[in-house]
Amino acid sequence: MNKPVIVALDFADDFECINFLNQFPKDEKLFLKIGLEMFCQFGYPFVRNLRERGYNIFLDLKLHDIPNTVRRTCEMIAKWDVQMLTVHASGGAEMIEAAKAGLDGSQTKLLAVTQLTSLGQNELANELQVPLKSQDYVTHLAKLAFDNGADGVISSALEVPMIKDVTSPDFLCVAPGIRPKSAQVGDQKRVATPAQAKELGSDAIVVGRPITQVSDGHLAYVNICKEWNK
Ligand SMILES: O=C(O)c1cc(=O)[nH]c(=O)n1[C@@H]1O[C@H](COP(=O)(O)O)[C@@H](O)[C@H]1O
Repeated sequence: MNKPVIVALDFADDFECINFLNQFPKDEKLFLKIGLEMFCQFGYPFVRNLRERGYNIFLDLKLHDIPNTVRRTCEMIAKWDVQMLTVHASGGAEMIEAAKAGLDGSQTKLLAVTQLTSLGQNELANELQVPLKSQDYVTHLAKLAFDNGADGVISSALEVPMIKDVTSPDFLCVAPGIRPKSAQVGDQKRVATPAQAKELGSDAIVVGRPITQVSDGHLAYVNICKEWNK
């Protein structure tokens, strides 16, 4: 996998989404993330439509359920020819293994979400009552995902070197919570710029609002790619 800038398509309707995509040249090979907001509205036909237009698809469903349910869901998604799928690492060893088994025979990479980038140390300790330092919690979940067959994890770029240390240099580290210097942080807590994410060894970055909620989304994308590919 070369190192993509993945665009998070968190739009309220498909018209807005297609208008956004039409800003890009036809031959631009975008990697698009379809998350819960759009999947709940438009389901698999939307995924299939974008796949048929030649886009790479990261299906971000963040599955988190008992192993049997996750395996059966993944068996279905395995037929969809998407490039990436997420589960929550906190679903546990057996659930991660079941997800991987469900995807068997497909090209879909299984990524496990560690600690959401919208949660900082304070939320971890006080709301979730996890008695660990955030970076230790993230590396613990990353190791759990690695040991149980995931192809990689989702974490903040800030944790990538520690994750690669406890897993393998080839274990994929995909980083959301990316904010160019001028962008608003919003609800994200553990953020990095595209340049920092690159320097820290991320294999891909996920960017939503700094590209989708600005007047010239294509220009924002091009600038982020420049910073990322420098
Ligand atoms: O799994 C994800 O993609 C994800 C995990 C995480 O820890 N944090 C996170 O922000 N994301 C997703 O990455 C995208 C970030 O969007 P922006 O904050 O708008 O750039 C959203 O679609 C989130 O659902």
